[in-house]
Amino acid sequence: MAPIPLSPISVGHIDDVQEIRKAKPTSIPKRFIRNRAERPSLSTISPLSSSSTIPVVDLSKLVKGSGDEFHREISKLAVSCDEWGFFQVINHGIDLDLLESIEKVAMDFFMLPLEEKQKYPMAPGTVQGYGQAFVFSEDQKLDWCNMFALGVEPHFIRMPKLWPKKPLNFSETVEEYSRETRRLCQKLLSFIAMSLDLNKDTFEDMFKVAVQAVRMNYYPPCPRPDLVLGLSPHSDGSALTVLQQGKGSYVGLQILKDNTWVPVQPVPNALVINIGDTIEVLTNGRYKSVEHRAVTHKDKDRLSIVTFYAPSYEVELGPIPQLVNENSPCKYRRYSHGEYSKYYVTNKLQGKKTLEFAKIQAQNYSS
Ligand SMILES: O=C(O)CCC(=O)C(=O)O
Ligand SMILES: [Fe+2]
Repeated sequence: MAPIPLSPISVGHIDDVQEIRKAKPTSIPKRFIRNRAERPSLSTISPLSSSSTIPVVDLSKLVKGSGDEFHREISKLAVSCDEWGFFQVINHGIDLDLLESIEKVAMDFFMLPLEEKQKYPMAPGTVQGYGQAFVFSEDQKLDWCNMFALGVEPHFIRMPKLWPKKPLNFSETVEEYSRETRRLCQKLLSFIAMSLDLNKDTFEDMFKVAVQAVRMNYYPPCPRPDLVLGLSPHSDGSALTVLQQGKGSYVGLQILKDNTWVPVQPVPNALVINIGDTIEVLTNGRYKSVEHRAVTHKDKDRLSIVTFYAPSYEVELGPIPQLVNENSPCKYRRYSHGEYSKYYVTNKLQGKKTLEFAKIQAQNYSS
């Protein structure tokens, strides 16, 4: 077995959910069973589950659209960011074969024997490698999910060294996918800036060489989907997140809107985009990151491929001056993205709690 880095964190034994599933248990280990209030069956789920609930933005109309068409689409983008924090993007320009390939290499990876996957283990307190992230104690509830996460710096991917049997074309596919999602994020951020009446290069100029990471999430079927969560409620620490829902996967992503969990119905060939904590801070709360979670299914599995796009670690962040005024006083302090990132990965996923790190305490401003 590969050496596990020394860590002061004691998280106890973490069962691998795919292995639990293989054993076909009739009950599931206690560490996965949520407290009543957190169970998906007991929280409200919106009866509105058509794809029209999450706005759909047509990127080609923003890139090539003329006058009216462009303005209509940019207003739609503004409403999506303002009211939802989530939207699906169609005509995004990423080759559909590449979307298929990344799913294939991800799935091939998850289907490897456990010993192979564990050659690149996720050490407690880190979010790189294979396993369960964001686990910090022995009594913390576990997610019904296996993750494989890779840091994708601008020009290289930190790939597992001890990994001779990785799926064919894994590195090449992840690299190409990351280049494409980077381009997509850059375009989207320029339109998001325009939707706020900011210069289109505002975010890109500020981010320097953006950092990027990709996380593959695999949720095997669960005998008791009513008792567990696939992924705990959280907002993303990124600026923008691009989420690809695997073809043929059940509908498992839910976002919290007006205190109701709304399922995100996949739109064919679309990518789900969400606003991360960093954009919330930069826009002084105008475009908010939104809490989301994943639930599981009794018979079906689910794959998601998630790209996090964020500023370079040394970049100092804080609300953009044009978005701070008498009606919208400064709500967040200044800090570097590296500081936030470190705080994010060393705390458990708990709704939007991580963002408290950036908030100026209520008594210090009037809103
Ligand atoms: O699997 C999903 O749809 C949710 C994934 C997610 O929110 C994340 O990885 O941050
Ligand atoms: Fe997320």
